Amino acid sequence: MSEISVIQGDVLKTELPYFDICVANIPYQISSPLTFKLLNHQPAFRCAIIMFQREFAMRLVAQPGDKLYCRLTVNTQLHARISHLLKVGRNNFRPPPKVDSFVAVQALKLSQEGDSLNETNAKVDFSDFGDFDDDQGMEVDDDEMDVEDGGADEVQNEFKEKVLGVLKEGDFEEKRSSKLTLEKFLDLLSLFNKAGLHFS
Ligand SMILES: C[S@@+](CC[C@H](N)C(=O)[O-])C[C@H]1O[C@@H](n2cnc3c(N)ncnc32)[C@H](O)[C@@H]1O
Repeated sequence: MSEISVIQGDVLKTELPYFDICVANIPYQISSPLTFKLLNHQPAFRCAIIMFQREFAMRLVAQPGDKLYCRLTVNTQLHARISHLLKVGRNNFRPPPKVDSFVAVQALKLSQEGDSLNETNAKVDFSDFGDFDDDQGMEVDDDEMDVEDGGADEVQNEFKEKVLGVLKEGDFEEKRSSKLTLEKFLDLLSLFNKAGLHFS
């Protein structure tokens, strides 16, 4: 005999129990926070089947160099293998919404590749999960690292030198983040960690 527990509440605020499989038809405005919440959930789940707005779903499977390749793509693909199960056109709904949808599968990678991820602190970045449109901005110009008062602060300069040193060491100075593969991101993260720079 199977047992069913029903938990009523805001999925973003509710502490989720262990689960194996997630199947969800979600309001699209929680796509990013829910995805990151699921990917950071411990113990890890096995598989999630979720319907997303088409544009969001395309970002999840984008490849280096694609226009849609972004922070969301990298953070998600570091932890999960993602594929599109089926397209759900707007005309399947009455009244038709303005957007098309995709049902996507996220299968966690951790069992196969957990060791390589554990060597670095490649935790899913929660810092920009609100609106996935914002995830496009991956490139960081040198100027953005300057402090507002003209960059005179010694600590800031020291930090900047350290970051640039890491980029130089790994031959990343001229590389564009929008074209880096996951392996290259992990190499870079590993170099930052070795230099004592950790991200959470
Ligand atoms: C796209 S509808 C899907 C409804 C139903 N599950 C189905 O498949 O027909 C999304 C549902 O999620 C609910 N919802 C919205 N935000 C939520 C949140 N933060 N936590 C839990 N449920 C939420 C909405 O009230 C709505 O019923």
